[in-house]
Amino acid sequence: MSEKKWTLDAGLVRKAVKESFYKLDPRVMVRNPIMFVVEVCMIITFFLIFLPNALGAGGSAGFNTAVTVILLITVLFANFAEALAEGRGKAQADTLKKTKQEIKARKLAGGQIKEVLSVDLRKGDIVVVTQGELIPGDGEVIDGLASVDESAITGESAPVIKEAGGDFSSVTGGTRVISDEIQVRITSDPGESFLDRMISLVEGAKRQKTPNEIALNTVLTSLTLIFMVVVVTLPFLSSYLNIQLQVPILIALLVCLIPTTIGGLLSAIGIAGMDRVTRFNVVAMSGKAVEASGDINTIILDKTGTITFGNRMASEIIPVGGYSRAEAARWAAVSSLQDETPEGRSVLEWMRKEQMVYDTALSEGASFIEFRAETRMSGLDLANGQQVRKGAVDAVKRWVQSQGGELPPDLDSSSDAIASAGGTPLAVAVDRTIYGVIYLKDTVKPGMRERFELLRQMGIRTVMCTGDNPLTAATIAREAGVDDFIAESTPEDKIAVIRSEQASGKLVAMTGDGTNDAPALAQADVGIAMNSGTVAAKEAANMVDLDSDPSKIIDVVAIGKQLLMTRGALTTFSIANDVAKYFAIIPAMFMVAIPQMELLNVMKLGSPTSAILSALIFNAVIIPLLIPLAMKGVAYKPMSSSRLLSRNLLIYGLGGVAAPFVGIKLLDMLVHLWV
Ligand SMILES: Nc1ncnc2c1ncn2[C@@H]1O[C@H](COP(=O)(O)OP(=O)(O)OP(=O)(O)O)[C@@H](O)[C@H]1O
Ligand SMILES: [K+]
Ligand SMILES: [Mg+2]
Repeated sequence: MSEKKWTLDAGLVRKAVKESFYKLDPRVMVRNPIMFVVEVCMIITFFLIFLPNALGAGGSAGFNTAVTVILLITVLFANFAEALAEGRGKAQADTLKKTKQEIKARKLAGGQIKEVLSVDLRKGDIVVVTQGELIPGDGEVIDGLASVDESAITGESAPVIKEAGGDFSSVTGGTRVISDEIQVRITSDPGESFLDRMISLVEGAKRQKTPNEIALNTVLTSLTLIFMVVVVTLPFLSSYLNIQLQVPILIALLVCLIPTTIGGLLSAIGIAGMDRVTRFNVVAMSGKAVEASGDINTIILDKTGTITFGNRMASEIIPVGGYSRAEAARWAAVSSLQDETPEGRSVLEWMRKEQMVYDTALSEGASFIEFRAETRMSGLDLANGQQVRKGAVDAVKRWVQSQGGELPPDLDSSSDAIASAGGTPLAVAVDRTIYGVIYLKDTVKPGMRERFELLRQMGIRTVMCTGDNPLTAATIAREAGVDDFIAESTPEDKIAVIRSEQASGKLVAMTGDGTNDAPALAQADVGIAMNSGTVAAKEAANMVDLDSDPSKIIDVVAIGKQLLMTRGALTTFSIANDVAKYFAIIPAMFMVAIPQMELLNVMKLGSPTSAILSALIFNAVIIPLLIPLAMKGVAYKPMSSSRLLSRNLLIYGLGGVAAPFVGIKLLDMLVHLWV
């Protein structure tokens, strides 16, 4: 899976610069308490330029001007970081908006076709879409089969087949039918379509702070309050010592002490995380989901279509109980006459390929027993009273026995042979008799083993959940290298697995595409639905993968981890940084009154004024210097969380302490030339 690259173009930067000034509006600033404090400080020092002694002894007009300008730049830098992160989402939204246009739709009502506009379509309406036409809204194919060009949404130019029934029935408004004709039942009201949601998401219009972000913000704001109290009480303490502290110097001290670096970059980090997911062609419904994916302990995957290619096709029919191959095949075909699933259709295709005969007339007057994940069977109840079924071997066995039927002695050996080759056996029965076994073939996707190995290194457990029998499941699990598997699972079982993992304090992710996956996708902390999947699956999930690549969950987990790590690393760096600035400012503050403080001037800075200004300048420029890191994320290597944590504390903690010593010293050498 490759990530779409982005480049910083001049237009984007220009817009972000403009935005940085708009964001100076205090009503906007107040949403970021740390930078708001800096802005208020700037306003105070600005007035002190003209009324230097308004708040007790003040600095010179020149010093006050310098502080005001540096504080303004500090706020602008923080605004720029946020605007830049937002700007990229907005550019993407503009591209998507071009896809969203008024489309003429042919609505089917009372057997008549009526031409309407796409905006007038409501949930439940049925439309007909023919070759060359755009699909007017999100929906589900209820009749027919067509190839659809989804490149407007997915960027992928290869057309995809959409068909009624099964897991490939959902279509997205704005995509184009390029062959055949389908009937689509519209599943969303105007303004609530997938595209609408995607646009508002990437625009960040409804961006909500995630719980982690809110928690961190609370900590940082409390820290800011504490430093404010300290700085405000400082003049009272120092007046006992007969030392006059100037207000602009106290302000400089405050701004250096509060965590402005992380305060300025925090929202950019969050936006960039969402954006990174989008560039992997995954639409995340919330930032919370992206964050949660960074803490995932267990991933639940289904077998068919996720670990294997999923085109389970009939490849042979093996008779049992002494019946002939033709007889077994005949009943296999009858059981599939109305089965619209890919598995069902593949049986009839196999019959045609093998030039076997079967009687389609049998379906007349018969009632259709649709495949359901709960029963794991499908078939027909014929007009003459005969009941024909095919399905998972254990399910069919139980069904036959419940009617008093006998099991053929060679059934198990035949189905086990298929299962141990990784195939899916489907038993075929009529009333009390089992006639044979259908061999559905499927193959493991290449590279799965390596991907699961990577997950193991991250400390993540993988569990394959399949409706298939234990032997098939074991074969595929071994071949793919998953940690554990659960066979013969119903949709309820999948939810149960997720709940039990969650009950032991684990965060669970799962991918799925079927309607039967929907409840589990909703229960999981991170549910990724395939864009090719059903509407139900997409609605239950909190992410949709536009490429329909279930193994992409691995990339999403890595992005989530990177987001959490980046935030942690920059918080560490920011706080460590402030410790170092303390050493530059405190000695400078007292040096004028107490010359002995010179001893504490460990950095040998030029003069008190140049020391304070250098610390302030460093405090400002560190924000843009760290923008690339905030946007790209810190480098991520698969290893356990505890090792990552100690490694990052070392790099960003020590780095954070050391950087200002070097930076402030260099700045001081420059600044001291003027002051
Ligand atoms: N059309 C069908 N008719 C009868 N039985 C079917 C049909 N399709 C699948 N089955 C049987 O039902 C079982 C469950 O199928 P389902 O597609 O629900 O699996 P699942 O739970 O999604 O798991 P996975 O996708 O990993 O195989 C299959 O293993 C197969 O034995
Ligand atoms: K600071
Ligand atoms: Mg499935």
